[in-house]
Amino acid sequence: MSHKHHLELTQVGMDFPTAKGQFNALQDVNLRINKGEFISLIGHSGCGKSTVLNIVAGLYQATKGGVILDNREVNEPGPERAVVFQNHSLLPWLSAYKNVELAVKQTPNGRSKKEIKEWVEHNLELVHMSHAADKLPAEISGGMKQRVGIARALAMEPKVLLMDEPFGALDALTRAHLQDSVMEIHAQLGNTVIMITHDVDEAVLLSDRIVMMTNGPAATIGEILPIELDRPRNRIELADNQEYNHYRHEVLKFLYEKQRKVESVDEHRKKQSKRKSGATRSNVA
Ligand SMILES: Nc1ncnc2c1ncn2[C@@H]1O[C@H](COP(=O)(O)OP(=O)(O)OP(=O)(O)O)[C@@H](O)[C@H]1O
Repeated sequence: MSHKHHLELTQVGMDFPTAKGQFNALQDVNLRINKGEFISLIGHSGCGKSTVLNIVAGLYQATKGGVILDNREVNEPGPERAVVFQNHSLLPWLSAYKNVELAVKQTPNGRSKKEIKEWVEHNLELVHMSHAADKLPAEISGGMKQRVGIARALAMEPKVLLMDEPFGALDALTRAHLQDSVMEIHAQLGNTVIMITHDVDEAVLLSDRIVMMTNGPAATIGEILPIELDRPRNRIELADNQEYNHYRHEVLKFLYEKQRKVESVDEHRKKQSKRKSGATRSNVA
């Protein structure tokens, strides 16, 4: 038994059954994450980021290898791994307060009624949502709903917070505010976080390490970039910071130079097959 790593993905592989046979989405994904680390997963669309996250969440079972959290194998969802999706999944008939309260009540915690109330209020405060605690999801903005979703996940006191493009659907300003809140909360609570993002700046600003994935099929980890910028991080100050821009450049290089080649081969194939089917169609016509 080793206590060295908090969260370990070992030789994770994933095959999906499809109409055309097995589709090998992931192959040999190896990652060791320390407690309190903030990890971003970045890669082109369809490379397998959500699949990795779903396997860690226990929503998918890897077809090869596996995940170990604090020396226990992950093979089903559990309250120690909370997930925040892009499209906030609040229950529409419950207020912001009640949505968070429900999650707290579903998590074994031995709190009294009074303690539950205080805990729910505390978590709404963390995401600056106390003022709208009694509002229904339909009465608040997308960014506010996302805040409640994060409060709900945090209130479960997960060891690991899993976020699948949590700010993807938000406008730039709301997104910046929420990123700042998440950084503050992470500094305060020290949870382990795995976040999927398509946004290079977001990845550099928030992460301790950026895990860059190769294109699928058989996607895997291409490179891991440690981000050694001091915390707290300030987006305005970092805009002129050389180190920050270097990291940004490294990620862009990976995505648009190193991984582009594979894409253009794919694109080439697609074009070829389109041309062929086009020719067939015109022949038929
Ligand atoms: N249930 C499934 N059945 C068959 N194929 C699947 C299934 N889920 C995902 N895939 C395939 O596995 C690959 C990885 O999908 P995944 O959703 O993990 O990618 P992603 O990197 O999260 O994409 P995006 O950035 O667009 O959200 C894709 O080719 C996808 O079509």
